[in-house]
Amino acid sequence: MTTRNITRFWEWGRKIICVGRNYADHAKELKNAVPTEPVLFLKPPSAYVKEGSPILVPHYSSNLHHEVELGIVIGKGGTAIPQTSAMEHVAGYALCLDMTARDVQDDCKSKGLPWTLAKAFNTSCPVSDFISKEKIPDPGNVNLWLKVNDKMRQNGHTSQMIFSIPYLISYISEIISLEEGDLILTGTPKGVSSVQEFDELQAGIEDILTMTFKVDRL
Ligand SMILES: CC(=O)CC(=O)C(=O)O
Ligand SMILES: [Mg+2]
Repeated sequence: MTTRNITRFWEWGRKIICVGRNYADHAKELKNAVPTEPVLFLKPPSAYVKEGSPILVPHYSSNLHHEVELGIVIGKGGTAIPQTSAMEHVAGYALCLDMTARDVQDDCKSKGLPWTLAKAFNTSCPVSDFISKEKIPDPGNVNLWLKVNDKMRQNGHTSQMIFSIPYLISYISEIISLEEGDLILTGTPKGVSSVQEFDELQAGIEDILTMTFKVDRL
């Protein structure tokens, strides 16, 4: 029997649950209302991409945006998890990008259609290596940044999140049961911008880890 290792959670085929508009400054830069309840959407496991492989611009988009986000790796599943015990369900973290075809998303929004084409395409979820829980004692208090071709674009702090990590785990698990190996993307701070073929994206979290991805087109 093969045993799965949570430090390679992206190989497990589990779901990726994304929270949108969880930073007021980002909601405002896209002229969205600041939410009173979390905004949720999903990416399939085929969205994962690791360093060494490129982020691919979908052929139907001409405005691909980066969104740097803290990812929560679920270590113990559950349904309707109380906020008080939510952190017991966390195995660790990952630095993630929620790659977004902004032109397609704007079109979907104007037509009242779901965001699947804009958010769930192959390589739409670049992820770092697994970060153990011990390395981030307070996930609500870490700096995240992202550079495009060495130019700083996003430099935010998880203390700016509207909904806390325990609240998000509790809220999500009431609607969608969480399973070991699931990943929650917790939303992006301001500074999202367009990337082009051949661009290099570098992102980091505190002095814990950095990751680099190239952008390519099929
Ligand atoms: C407007 C968005 O794309 C929402 C989102 O993903 C976010 O992180 O905020
Ligand atoms: Mg996002």
